[in-house]
Amino acid sequence: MGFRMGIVGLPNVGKSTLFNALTKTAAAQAANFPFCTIEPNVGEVAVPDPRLDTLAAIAGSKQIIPTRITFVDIAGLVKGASKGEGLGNQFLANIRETDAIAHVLRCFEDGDITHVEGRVDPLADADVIETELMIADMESIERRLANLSRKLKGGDKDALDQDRLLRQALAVLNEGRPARTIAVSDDDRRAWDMLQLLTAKPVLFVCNVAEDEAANGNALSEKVREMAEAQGAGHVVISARIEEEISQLDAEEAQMFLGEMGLEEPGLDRLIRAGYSLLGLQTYFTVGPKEARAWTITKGTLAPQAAGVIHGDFEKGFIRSETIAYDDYVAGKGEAGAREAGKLRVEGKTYEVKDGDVLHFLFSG
Ligand SMILES: Nc1ncnc2c1ncn2[C@@H]1O[C@H](COP(=O)(O)OP(=O)(O)OP(=O)(O)O)[C@@H](O)[C@H]1O
Ligand SMILES: [Mg+2]
Repeated sequence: MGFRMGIVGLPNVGKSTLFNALTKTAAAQAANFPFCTIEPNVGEVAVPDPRLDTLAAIAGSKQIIPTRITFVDIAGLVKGASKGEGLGNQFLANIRETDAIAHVLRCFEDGDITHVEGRVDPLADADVIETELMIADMESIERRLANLSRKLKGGDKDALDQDRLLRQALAVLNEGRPARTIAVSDDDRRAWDMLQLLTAKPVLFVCNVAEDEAANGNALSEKVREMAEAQGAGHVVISARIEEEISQLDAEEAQMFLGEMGLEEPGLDRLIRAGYSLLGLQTYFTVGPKEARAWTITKGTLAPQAAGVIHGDFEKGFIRSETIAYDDYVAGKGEAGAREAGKLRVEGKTYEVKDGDVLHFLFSG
């Protein structure tokens, strides 16, 4: 499947700098001028998970393969983007194709770096972007409602559902609130996700602070935290500049540098994990002498569909799954010990996979 997180924000706030740090490349051009990025940059990023290293050490696995999520560095949006201002609304299409949004807010003061609005005010910036996304949603809803009217006359059930959800979203947007503030029922979830509204996507606010504020943030990032918490959105503080520097060091140097900065781990690790949980994702493991590997599933995934992430045939021919919880695997010092302790469970087609499960699938094929 592959989960995609879009990096969104005003021009020149540090999106490409962050992207380069995340992907440990210089693939995206990052420079001090607005609209530096035009074509989106796409890169896969390993999800840091210390449990995977522990499992590999126990099993003596030759290779460690983390699971990955995709980040997309998108062109800066400006006021009027939904009407084609700035680089126009083709970038809204880039955002539509993502599963969640990392919204980068400039929280650093630096007279040398141009701010498109000529002042540093992350809450006002967040408003500019959010407003553009809301206008874009309203326009696409109006268009879709008009197209639906013909199908409605035929009494098409899907069309009726869509019409109802679109009207509900429009009402909320008209009140100035993003569509993600609507509580969607489990029954409506699929149809709702299919609407692909920009403001329905979960948001993680990323406060980009100055290098010496990376550990503790600043007054501006504090304000963003309050705003994010009030609307149930995610929130992380990082310094994209520092992260870019760290990403170019080897492991030992990076550890020393982090220590000097008063950081326990790279801000990117926090950001990636926050994105992962924002997307409602969790991890299961397959462990053997050849490799220890992490796999991504959404919460609530049943064993056959989890197997299908590895290979379609695993899902089709699924028979059962030998299952050991992560803690039991570690306590038993491996599969044999866990089995002896009676911690290896045989689970069938209706088993809901838990975060951290170590699985071995049996299938006919
Ligand atoms: N935390 C920071 N402190 C100081 N300068 C920073 C910080 N983060 C990024 N910058 C600088 O800001 C400038 C713009 O960065 P970048 O190109 O990453 O922005 P962008 O959001 O991708 O812009 P665009 O929308 O134009 O593509 C660069 O010169 C970069 O080094
Ligand atoms: Mg850029």
